[in-house]
Amino acid sequence: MPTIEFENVTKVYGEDTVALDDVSFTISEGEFVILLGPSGAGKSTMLRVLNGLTDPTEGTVRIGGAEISGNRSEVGMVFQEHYLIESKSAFGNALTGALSRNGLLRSLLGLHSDHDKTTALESLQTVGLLDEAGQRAESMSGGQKQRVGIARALVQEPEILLADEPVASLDPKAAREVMRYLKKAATEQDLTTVTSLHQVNIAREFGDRFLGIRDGEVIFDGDADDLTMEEMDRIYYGGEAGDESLKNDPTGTDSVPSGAPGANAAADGGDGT
Ligand SMILES: Nc1ncnc2c1ncn2[C@@H]1O[C@H](COP(=O)(O)OP(=O)(O)OP(=O)(O)O)[C@@H](O)[C@H]1O
Repeated sequence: MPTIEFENVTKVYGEDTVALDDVSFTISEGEFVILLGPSGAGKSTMLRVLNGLTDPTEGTVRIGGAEISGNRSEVGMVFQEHYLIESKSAFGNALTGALSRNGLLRSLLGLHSDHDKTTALESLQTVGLLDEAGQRAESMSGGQKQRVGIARALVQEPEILLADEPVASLDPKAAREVMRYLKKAATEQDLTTVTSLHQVNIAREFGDRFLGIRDGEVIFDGDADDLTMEEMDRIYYGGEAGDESLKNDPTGTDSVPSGAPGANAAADGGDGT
């Protein structure tokens, strides 16, 4: 479980879309970090840079002290759209995580080692789906599919786990369940984990540390206690919502500015289950 370092990382798309603007931070081994911020803040770009899916325009990203370049097999990724093969079983989908170890041809031919198969079953067990190993993805709920997505990332035997809005399309109860399994997997396997999340009140329950991103800059770095209403206001509204956000807070108790993604979840079904 290596450290992650961003040193003066800037990412510019095209001529002038600055998605990350001179970003520097270090994530310690085994930390569970949640990226918060409004749409377009740069969260996905941060994850893509970390995964080697896109190169920074300037600056350096290091994993375990080594500068990264290209796609990284030690980085497992969970996507919002789980990208499962619907006609395959949970087990078959989990096994595709071994692709980076085995190469495309062996995977296409279904030539999996006993180690791969055992790892796939263990990963399904980690996400509570061992009994559903033979069930086709197409007959699974959205939450179950996302848990298969986590299992697939674990089969890759990563040291770092990334997730881009892994529960964005789920109801609050299913979202919490998926987050519980993501955290369980990270804890059991000592993975350094970075996930973006829109549902702020769910994020607060699971994150060790939060990075607040706005306009490509990290403007907040702290734990759940530091994540006050004022800080949320600053992250999501640039501090301009002021007392209005407090006045309109639908929960009355939850430190989530009204209008922030997921702010209503606590009021309409975020029952803490
Ligand atoms: N491939 C791309 N080409 C051009 N511009 C892009 C590309 N990907 C992202 N951007 C732009 O970079 C900025 C940051 O986008 P990014 O997707 O990283 O934000 P985000 O915080 O993940 O947003 P969301 O929560 O909506 O996914 C935005 O202005 C976006 O339009």
